[in-house]
Amino acid sequence: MNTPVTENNETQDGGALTGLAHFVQPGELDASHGPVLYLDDITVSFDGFRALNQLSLTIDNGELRCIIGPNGAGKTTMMDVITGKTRADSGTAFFGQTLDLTKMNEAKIVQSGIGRKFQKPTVFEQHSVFENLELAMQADRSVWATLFARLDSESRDRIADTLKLIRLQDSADRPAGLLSHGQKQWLEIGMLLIQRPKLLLLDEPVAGMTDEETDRTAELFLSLAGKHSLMVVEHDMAFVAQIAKKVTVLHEGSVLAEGSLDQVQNNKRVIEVYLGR
Ligand SMILES: Nc1ncnc2c1ncn2[C@@H]1O[C@H](COP(=O)(O)OP(=O)(O)OP(=O)(O)O)[C@@H](O)[C@H]1O
Repeated sequence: MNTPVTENNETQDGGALTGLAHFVQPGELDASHGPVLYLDDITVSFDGFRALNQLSLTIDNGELRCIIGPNGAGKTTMMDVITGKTRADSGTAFFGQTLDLTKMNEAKIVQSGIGRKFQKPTVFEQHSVFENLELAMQADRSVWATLFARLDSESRDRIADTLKLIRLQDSADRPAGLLSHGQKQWLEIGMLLIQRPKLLLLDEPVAGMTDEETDRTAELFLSLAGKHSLMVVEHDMAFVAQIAKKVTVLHEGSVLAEGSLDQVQNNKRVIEVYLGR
């Protein structure tokens, strides 16, 4: 009898794989058990100043985690370490059980399934929304080759599904430069999603959005959780309240508090260094 295998290569009864086992290939993510992201004792210094100071943090598979903290707490530096932009002086960083992020370059980290969205949207303004998604899907090909290659039906379906998810199906043929700020942010998120990342890092995704756009973004993130793991850095506490399950507060390069939004909002140290100001 073949044991049913889930998307994560787990047997449905949680037991060891038998029958048609899928073995994790070198360079492939294995988040079948344990956290999807594991940071332990990470320190990063800039000219003697510790931007990250023995930071330890884990994200579970499919989790939506909010990261908050005052300016200079180390949020961006942490994402730079995860994506290979900055090297840690010491500490451990694993993506799944097998991928040592400290030994991978930025391109390899993207390929392995970590997508990052910076604060400012960076879409191709002259190209249509559809073409932007097409370019993102085939990021390893040249722009020329991508736009003149014929898309297979599976790729077209993937673009259509993504357009629906980011609610831009009616704007597929519009130049991206004509979209509102919020729509550009969604398009960029779509450009990440189409590459099927396992972990998404999102830096202040609702900055500059209208209230309605912010609400829609909250809905989008809640719908992505479970299928993807999300790390959302955000100062907008109303938005955090809409999406938060577990919140991590960073301060001076370390985790100051972690728990439900309610727990961290009532934490004396958190009020002192961040929320009360
Ligand atoms: N390349 C660098 N060289 C020197 N210092 C740096 C560098 N990058 C970051 N820092 C310092 O490290 C500290 C942490 O910065 P980081 O940008 O990670 O904080 P942050 O939590 O993202 O802040 P914000 O909320 O303002 O974006 C800050 O004091 C910052 O000045």
